[in-house]
Amino acid sequence: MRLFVRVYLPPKPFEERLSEIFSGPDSGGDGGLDEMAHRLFTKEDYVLLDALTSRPTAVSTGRFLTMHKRRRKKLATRCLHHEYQALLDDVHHGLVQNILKNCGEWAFNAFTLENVTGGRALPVLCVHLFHWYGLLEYFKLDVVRVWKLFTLIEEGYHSTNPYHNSIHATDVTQAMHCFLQEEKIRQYVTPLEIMASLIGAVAHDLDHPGVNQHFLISTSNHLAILYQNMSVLENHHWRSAIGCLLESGVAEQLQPYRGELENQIRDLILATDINRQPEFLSRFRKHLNEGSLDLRQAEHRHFILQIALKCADISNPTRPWDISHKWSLKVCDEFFRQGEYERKLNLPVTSICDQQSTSVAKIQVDSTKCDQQSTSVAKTQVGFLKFMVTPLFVEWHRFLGSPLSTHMMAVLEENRRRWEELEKAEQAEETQTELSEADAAEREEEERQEGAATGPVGTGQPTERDFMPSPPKEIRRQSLAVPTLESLGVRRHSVPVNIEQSLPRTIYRCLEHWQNQ
Ligand SMILES: Nc1ncnc2c1ncn2[C@@H]1O[C@@H]2COP(=O)(O)O[C@H]2[C@H]1O
Ligand SMILES: [Zn+2]
Repeated sequence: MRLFVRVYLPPKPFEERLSEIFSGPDSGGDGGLDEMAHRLFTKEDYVLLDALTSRPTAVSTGRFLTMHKRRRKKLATRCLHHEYQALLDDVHHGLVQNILKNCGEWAFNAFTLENVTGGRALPVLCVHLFHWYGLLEYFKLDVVRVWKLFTLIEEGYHSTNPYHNSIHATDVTQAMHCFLQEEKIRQYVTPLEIMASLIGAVAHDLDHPGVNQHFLISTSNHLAILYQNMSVLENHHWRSAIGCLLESGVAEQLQPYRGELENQIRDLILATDINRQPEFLSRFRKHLNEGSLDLRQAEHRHFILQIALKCADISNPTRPWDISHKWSLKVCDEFFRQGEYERKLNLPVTSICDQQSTSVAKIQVDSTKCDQQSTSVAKTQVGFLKFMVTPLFVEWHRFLGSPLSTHMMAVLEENRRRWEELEKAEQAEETQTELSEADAAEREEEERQEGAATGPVGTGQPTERDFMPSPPKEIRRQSLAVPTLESLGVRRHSVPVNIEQSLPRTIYRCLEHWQNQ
């Protein structure tokens, strides 16, 4: 069933509303209503529609289903909105042109492009690439519609997400562009595959709510119901992408290619479900071991483009340190926000999202298992780089064997070394803090005993201080056996909080796959 939530549906029982919808002037009376409704909707549709309409939804949610209020970006170029051509000319001033000239470089910085374009990096880069690849001429596309397509996609990203926003989409698209330029790929890809790769890359996280699939499932979100808990977000992303293609009018211009294009976009975006990485990785390894990849075959090109998009999606640790470091902070910021939502909802806090967790030991860099308790940015990075990025990029390098892949591997190694150093420094600092705290506690105890032996001060009665909670020990290690509220079985931050107002309606899950590897 295709579902567009465009209308305001009042919070009446679903069956009643359905009757109203079908008993309009053209419904042909109410005799066949039930029959008609049952022909139109399956049992699952009923469940979904009921979930969707069981609460008052004050406003139309437009083409996106997360119903998350997005703060509109303050765009320097918004005033030119009516004149697309003027907008294109206007933002392409010297600085932008210079950056675009280097958009095939691995050191490309999406944040810089975002700044110099006044927040329009996504459409600016994509329209530029469509020109650059000759896609506008080849498919006889109207540039105004293409601009509209990328503006719709840009607006579909939540600017309030620290990580899953339109800058991430721009970054991944630029990485995909670099991969499309690799000799092994460039000589075989068709214009349709290039177009699908660029649209797939730029829309791969469209309408991402800033929380993971696990959260969506835990909160019985309507998207989880709709997609039966499987690749919930990715299914939503590709369908939203198709919506933008239709709404912009680009789909209409691509009529003869539409089926093929949409299939490719779907498969590319679905491949970015990081839970499916083991499946893709073993297929990729098998091909490489057997030397069976032949990019003259469409099916093999398709597979390699899926792998390319997967690599592009998690390529931030292979970027120069300044850029890479920034992405790491942003992604962890988003994880930690989810942790806060979970805490407020009284849900178990996903370990990687728990900024306040009292982790037991640091990540074992050499072990095969990620530490479930790791929560600091440095720790998640060491784990992520080691267990997710490296295995995929090792194979990607094996396939490409190019100066770019060699460079990416070197940068990845260097970034990993830096995170490991940071992690060690963090560990040393924590140990130092704990020792100081232990010293202070010891001194306090000595003073108390001295006071009890020598002076009249103590009355034997409890004082106000005795009831004051001890200051939070945010990053205390259990390895020093200091009891915490959690180790005593008292869960912190478990006050029931009504966070309906502050929570995005749709949500999801953090990287359990790689934690559990
Ligand atoms: N630097 C990073 N550190 C930890 N997790 C990351 C990092 N970069 C990407 N990820 C995760 O990898 C996921 C890849 O798919 P998504 O972009 O949907 O969401 C991404 C994040 O959850
Ligand atoms: Zn992504």
